[in-house]
Amino acid sequence: MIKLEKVSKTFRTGSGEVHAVREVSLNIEQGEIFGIIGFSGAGKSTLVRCINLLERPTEGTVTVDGTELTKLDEKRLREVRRKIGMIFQHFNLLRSRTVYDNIAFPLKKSSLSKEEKHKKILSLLELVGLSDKKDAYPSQLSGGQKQRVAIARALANDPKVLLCDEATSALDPQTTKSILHLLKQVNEKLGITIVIITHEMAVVKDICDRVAIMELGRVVEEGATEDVFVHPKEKVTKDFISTAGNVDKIYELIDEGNDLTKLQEGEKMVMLTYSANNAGEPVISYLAEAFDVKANIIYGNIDILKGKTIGKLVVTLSGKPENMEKALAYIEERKVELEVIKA
Ligand SMILES: Nc1ncnc2c1ncn2[C@@H]1O[C@H](COP(=O)(O)OP(=O)(O)OP(=O)(O)O)[C@@H](O)[C@H]1O
Repeated sequence: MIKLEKVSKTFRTGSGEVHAVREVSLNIEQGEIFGIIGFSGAGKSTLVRCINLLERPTEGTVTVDGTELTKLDEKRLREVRRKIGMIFQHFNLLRSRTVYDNIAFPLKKSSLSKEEKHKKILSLLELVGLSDKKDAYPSQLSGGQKQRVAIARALANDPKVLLCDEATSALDPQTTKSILHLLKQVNEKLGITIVIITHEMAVVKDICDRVAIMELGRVVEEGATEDVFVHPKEKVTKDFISTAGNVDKIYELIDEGNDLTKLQEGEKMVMLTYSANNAGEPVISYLAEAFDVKANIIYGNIDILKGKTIGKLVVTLSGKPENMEKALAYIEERKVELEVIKA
């Protein structure tokens, strides 16, 4: 649905060139929710604005739904852009217009009759749960409600793609959840392909099918959310994952010589990562039963990733050396990721 080939964007500023996006190639499939995550300044906003050519790439091609946008003149581009909705961190609503009129705004050039437009606006209001706010002004709405209006407005022209530029960054966690839930509904009910850019791992974990991680203008890692989460390759990806849980703190505690991390002779401290297909298996209790190896849980974290559980546990294992070996082999056999972090 969206194909970026070697897209680069360089800004020329008074103090020199800024390479905001460097040779990014991505294929985003029809109907998926694709996340682009990175720290501030990584180039996410610039990249997402290259998808609808709000920023024209310096190099590379952008193809959306079979049309190469980078080839089009401005007039044709404006037409095609109507099929690409966009929402922003600060909502960008027209302050002097009511909710109804904000949603009506992009329909100005539509070929629908007055009656059809009216029906369309009412159904969009219903979809985003704001039927009772149609005559309110943006200043009378909460942040979450404003973003709902922005979503309804972005959907007015029946787009095939919805681009979300830090759409939940100005919202509290509870409201973020409700907006993500609405985006998921939009994706499932209307079959719209969604691209979400964010610096929040929680957003990716909740709804993205696939994710790309950006650093210094480049995509450094990409894959199914679950794979990237369970087997991160790049440091920046690991940093993001550790912002989403507290398990990686164990390395700091070991460095500090914290009492929690002191081991007796023969003990091992291990980090276990359970992925969706084996999460919840009673691996730990089986160790005691089958191998007489005791597992003392130091701490852990369970994540829900698109409805599937991913668990991380830091445990110390104690038992006879030969039994320990068998226990470790058993853990690996169960496809639980195992890392001995101190022995
Ligand atoms: N119009 C512009 N002119 C000059 N430099 C720009 C422009 N827009 C972005 N940049 C620069 O490009 C780089 C990438 O910015 P971008 O906003 O795309 O990153 P980001 O990952 O979205 O970060 P944030 O989350 O902070 O917005 C930054 O160094 C930024 O200063």
